[in-house]
Amino acid sequence: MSEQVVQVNNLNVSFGRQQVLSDLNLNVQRGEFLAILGHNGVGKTTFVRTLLKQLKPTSGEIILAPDTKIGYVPQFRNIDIEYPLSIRDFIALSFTGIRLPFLNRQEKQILNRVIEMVDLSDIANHSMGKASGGEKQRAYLASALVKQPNLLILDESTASLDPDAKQELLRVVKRLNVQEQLTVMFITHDVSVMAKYPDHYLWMKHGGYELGLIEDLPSEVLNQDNV
Ligand SMILES: Nc1ncnc2c1ncn2[C@@H]1O[C@H](COP(=O)(O)OP(=O)(O)OP(=O)(O)O)[C@@H](O)[C@H]1O
Repeated sequence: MSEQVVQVNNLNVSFGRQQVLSDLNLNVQRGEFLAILGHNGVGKTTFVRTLLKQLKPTSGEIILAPDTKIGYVPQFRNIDIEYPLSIRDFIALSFTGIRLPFLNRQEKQILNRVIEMVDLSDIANHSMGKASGGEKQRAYLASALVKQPNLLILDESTASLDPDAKQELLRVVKRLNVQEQLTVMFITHDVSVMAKYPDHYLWMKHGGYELGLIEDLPSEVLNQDNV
């Protein structure tokens, strides 16, 4: 039987007089891959921030399954070429925050596993600063996996990557979704690049939204990248 991970009931979020989300209803099942699409400024980030409990709804609610552990991959931030850490040490920081940790055996195992899960094992000792955009983004993804989440939220994670790196990232995310049964919510403007990966879409529009199976994604949305 399918199991609900996220249940959104009549969600309304306003900033002062500006209503950004109105009456949003959504159910996300365990193991689902949902694409969240929509023009700039329509409220995608507001929705995710509400989900992360950084914002309070004006009314309505978001209910998460009790065992939910969220892994959040923020928008791509470049790292200076002089950045001194290796990819492995950069990911290891997620255990502690700012200091390089002394990892115990179990933590080392987790570290090796998340590095493998994002296909970075071969270059884990290379410099993070000199890694390509796609490799860096997969390192961010690995950082989000360190805490072993069961719900992965990616915010524009393919933006500013070249087409091959976008596909590579999406292949990795899809594999996590299928093999690890990770539920995925992926905010994106790259509609055509990613259209073959998710199961469902949430198409956010000013004053409303549409939900559906990805194969039923309206062609007006599919043919329009950078929606
Ligand atoms: N903290 C805030 N205070 C006031 N207004 C805000 C705040 N955060 C967002 N907004 C407004 O809410 C609206 C939706 O913003 P949001 O960032 O959620 O859109 P988005 O769909 O994520 O856009 P983008 O694709 O550009 O990231 C915008 O008009 C924005 O100016």
